[in-house]
Amino acid sequence: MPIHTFILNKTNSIANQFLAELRDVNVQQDKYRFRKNQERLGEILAYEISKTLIYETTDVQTPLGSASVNLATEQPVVATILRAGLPFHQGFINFFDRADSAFVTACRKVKKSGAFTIQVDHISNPGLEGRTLIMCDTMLATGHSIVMVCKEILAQYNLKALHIAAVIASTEGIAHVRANLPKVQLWACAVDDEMTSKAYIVPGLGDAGDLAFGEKV
Ligand SMILES: O=P(O)(O)OC[C@H]1O[C@H](OP(=O)(O)OP(=O)(O)O)[C@H](O)[C@@H]1O
Ligand SMILES: O=c1cc[nH]c(=O)[nH]1
Repeated sequence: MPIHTFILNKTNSIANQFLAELRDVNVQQDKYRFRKNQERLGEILAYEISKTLIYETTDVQTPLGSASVNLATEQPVVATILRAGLPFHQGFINFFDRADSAFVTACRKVKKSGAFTIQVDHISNPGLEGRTLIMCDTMLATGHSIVMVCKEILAQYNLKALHIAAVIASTEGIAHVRANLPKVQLWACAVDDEMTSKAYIVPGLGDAGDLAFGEKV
């Protein structure tokens, strides 16, 4: 398929409500709803991405006869970066329910000046050679975390296809991904234009990891 950037909220749908609740400073205090809304958006993007897979026709026996159905020939591997991406990842594997998963531990190392570097500590993954990988993470802010992780993976494996999915992406983050990973397929629920000096997306939703799992010390 041609390289593209899919933005979910360009089309009005019930997903707008899930996004609005994630952003709403009052509603997002409900941790369960905050995680659940990310999960629901993960399910919706999984559905959209599933349209890009390869399908073949097979017969399914019903109690009354034989039905011809088109089924995907593969399940992608679904990866995320701990910890904020976990609820979004759950949505993907709810729909890709036979998929393998990969997990990455990475964090921002903030200097006194406020500048930060990304430290990728560990990538725990199944074999990825020749497979389709969906890297999903709630926030694509500068894009540095996801680009660094994808480059490490691409140095080791020839993937069939690489998808990056985010709940909220910044315009700058998308540009960084495009500049460094030209063949990637990008999927976001919404795109925001601004970032703070500490690289938080504006208006964004705040700190996704803290809202889902509690304030990090
Ligand atoms: O695009 P970038 O500028 O690299 O930032 C994106 C990263 O920030 C968020 O994690 P966060 O740093 O909040 O950590 P946490 O998941 O441990 O809370 C998010 O889940 C990404 O991993
Ligand atoms: O806006 C942002 C950027 C990075 N991490 C977050 O949790 N939020």
